Amino acid sequence: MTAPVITVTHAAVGYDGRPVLRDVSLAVDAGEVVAVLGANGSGKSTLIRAVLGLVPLHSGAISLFGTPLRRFRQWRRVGYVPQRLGAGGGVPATVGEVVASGRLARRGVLRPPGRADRAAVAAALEAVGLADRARDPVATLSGGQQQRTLIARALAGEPELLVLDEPTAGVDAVSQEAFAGALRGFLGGGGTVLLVAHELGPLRPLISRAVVVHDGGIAHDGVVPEPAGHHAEPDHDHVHPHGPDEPVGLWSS
Ligand SMILES: Nc1ncnc2c1ncn2[C@@H]1O[C@H](COP(=O)(O)OP(=O)(O)OP(=O)(O)O)[C@@H](O)[C@H]1O
Repeated sequence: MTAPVITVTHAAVGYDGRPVLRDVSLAVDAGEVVAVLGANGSGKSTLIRAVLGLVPLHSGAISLFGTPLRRFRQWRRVGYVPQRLGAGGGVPATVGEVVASGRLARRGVLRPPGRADRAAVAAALEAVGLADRARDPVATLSGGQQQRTLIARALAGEPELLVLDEPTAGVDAVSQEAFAGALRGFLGGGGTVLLVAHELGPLRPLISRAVVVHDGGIAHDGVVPEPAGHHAEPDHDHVHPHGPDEPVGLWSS
């Protein structure tokens, strides 16, 4: 049997000796799209940063593709889109250049881009609907388009696992739809996704499983909770259903 893409076993993670996650276990199989949900500050970003080895574990273990994180070297298999960092950032790079930088782990800095690199960059731009913006400076794009640029950069590396931290937060509806389309294409190619989200929006039909982080642990691991009542209104900020069976406070922020 193939090992899960991600295995987290009794992980405890925190900062400066202060625990954020106390005992988290989670396995994500190939082809799954797992949404990490929870209140603000519950540790959603901390969980995905731990999965990427960006925050050390206090205890427990994490493996990627069956290899313990401390021995894992195949980072080309993983694409990461961090929480909004403003791809513009004053850097006068074009959209095409930023997306092409997603190939660096694959081709190495010293080798010039080849046909496969150019094709992957073009496909990634196409996937997020920015093919016609490749020559434009990133700083001239809207926030949603900048976010799509970062997603295209991750896709250009042709990863098997995409890890995304709030990819659609504050992103306009057109960009959310474009992102959902890109994700659909990625999944069609056999990809696996772990993403943090507040608002599932157009991503909802793509999510196969939801994991709710609460009080240092995982309070729910299973079906994606439905937004209820007025919370389902499009102008409502957060998804936090209060069904009778739902533990109170999971969604509030
Ligand atoms: N680099 C850091 N150093 C110290 N504390 C941190 C650091 N990053 C996050 N924290 C703290 O860890 C806790 C969990 O933060 P985290 O960003 O993982 O939560 P989150 O669920 O992703 O929140 P949000 O929904 O607001 O993005 C918070 O109390 C936060 O202040």
